[in-house]
Amino acid sequence: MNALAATNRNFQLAARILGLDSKLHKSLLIPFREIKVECTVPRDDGSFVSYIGFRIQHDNARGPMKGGIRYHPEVDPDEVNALAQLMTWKTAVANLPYGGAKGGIGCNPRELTVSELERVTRVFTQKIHDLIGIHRDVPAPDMGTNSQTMAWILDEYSKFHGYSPAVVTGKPIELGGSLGREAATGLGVVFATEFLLDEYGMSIANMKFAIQGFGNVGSWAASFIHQKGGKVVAVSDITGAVKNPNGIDIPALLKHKEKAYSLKDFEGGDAMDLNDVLVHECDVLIPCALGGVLNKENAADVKAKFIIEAANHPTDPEADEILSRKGVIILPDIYANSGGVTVSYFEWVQNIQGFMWEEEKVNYELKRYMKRAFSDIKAMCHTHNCNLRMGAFALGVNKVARATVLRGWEA
Ligand SMILES: NC(=O)C1=CN([C@@H]2O[C@H](COP(=O)(O)OP(=O)(O)OC[C@H]3O[C@@H](n4cnc5c(N)ncnc54)[C@H](O)[C@@H]3O)[C@@H](O)[C@H]2O)C=CC1
Ligand SMILES: O=C(O)CCC(=O)C(=O)O
Repeated sequence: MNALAATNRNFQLAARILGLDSKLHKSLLIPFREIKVECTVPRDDGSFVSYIGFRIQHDNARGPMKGGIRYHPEVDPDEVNALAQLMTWKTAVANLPYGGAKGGIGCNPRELTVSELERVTRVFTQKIHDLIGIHRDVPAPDMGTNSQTMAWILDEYSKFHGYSPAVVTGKPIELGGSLGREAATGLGVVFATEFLLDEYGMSIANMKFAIQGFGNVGSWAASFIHQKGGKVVAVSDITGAVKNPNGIDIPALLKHKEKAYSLKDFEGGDAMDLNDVLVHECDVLIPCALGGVLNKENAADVKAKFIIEAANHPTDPEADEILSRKGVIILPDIYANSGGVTVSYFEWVQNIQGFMWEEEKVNYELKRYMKRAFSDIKAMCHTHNCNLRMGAFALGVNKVARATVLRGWEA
């Protein structure tokens, strides 16, 4: 199922649980603004290339819109729309004073040089600079982008509006980035996993994990799991996958990736097929790459008892039903990966205050926010007798609906 249809479906189920009236329901679904721009840039060899860039601003009832910018060949408007909507519910679940947005450029960053990536980013920023802003819409990294991308956006935006570090988060520390932001999504995933396992009298130590994706989120999640005594028995990235029933040496894998820029040819385990990671024998599966990877083709073969959705919308609704019939417990994306946007919020607050927090404070506050959101979701599940995904959606949608009504925006 397409990402937008899947996200709309989850929203509609939550709206029904909450008994939202149909006008409010419709107004919450329609994005505030959809931006589509052409980014034409010279390549290093002098030829020109054009990409389409999107920024979908979904909702701003609870505050400035917030969400990452993705560089990936499969970026399309429906997917960005779905991701923007997910940001609206995610910021509400985490109780951050933000709405939701997401952006993307349909390019393959692996095929572009650093100077080409810089030019694409600067042209994209020139085209959207008057529609983003500290109290309007604050971008951050997502797949295929990083702190350097944010530094270019900050610099280009500042040419038009004066030096404005709070216009993006996930920046380099030297430009006002927050300590702890780079690791935050992975650390948040691990806090969320601990809270969930604790409900079942279990802990990370000695449990077996399979992780799809070894970029920002996957590599930090794997490192924290390893530190806490969990066994990562399978891991993949776009270049390859590796398995080891005794647990992969994650620090060694990180060193290998630093040199080889990929997981391929790592000697601390056996190579395996990329997609087999999702159905590998393990207790906990953590997808940390693309959306829609768990679908009706592979859901029945999943061996994990728990799925922690570190990626955005990794499970499509058909897989959700199959997995739920198998008794698999799914911790949904809009909660499980909210550590990133939570520390982005801390970064924005620090920039506005002109004051820098210690990393210890960042991580302490992150854990506190994640704990509170987990309790709020469980309370929703209890009230509405629903699963964790519906508990999280109902929590997020309800907060945004309340803000919409209070602001007098009901149609
Ligand atoms: N970076 C952040 O702070 C946040 C990211 N997310 C979500 O987490 C997911 C990953 O994001 P990042 O780690 O930032 O991206 P990234 O670009 O740093 O890493 C993505 C990883 O996925 C791998 N990958 C891509 N296709 C694959 C495939 N078919 N099989 C196996 N591996 C594959 C890549 O090789 C890479 O290792 C995305 O869904 C993103 O939306 C969610 C919240 C915050
Ligand atoms: O850090 C942020 O502002 C947004 C992160 C993001 O794009 C996400 O949570 O999916």
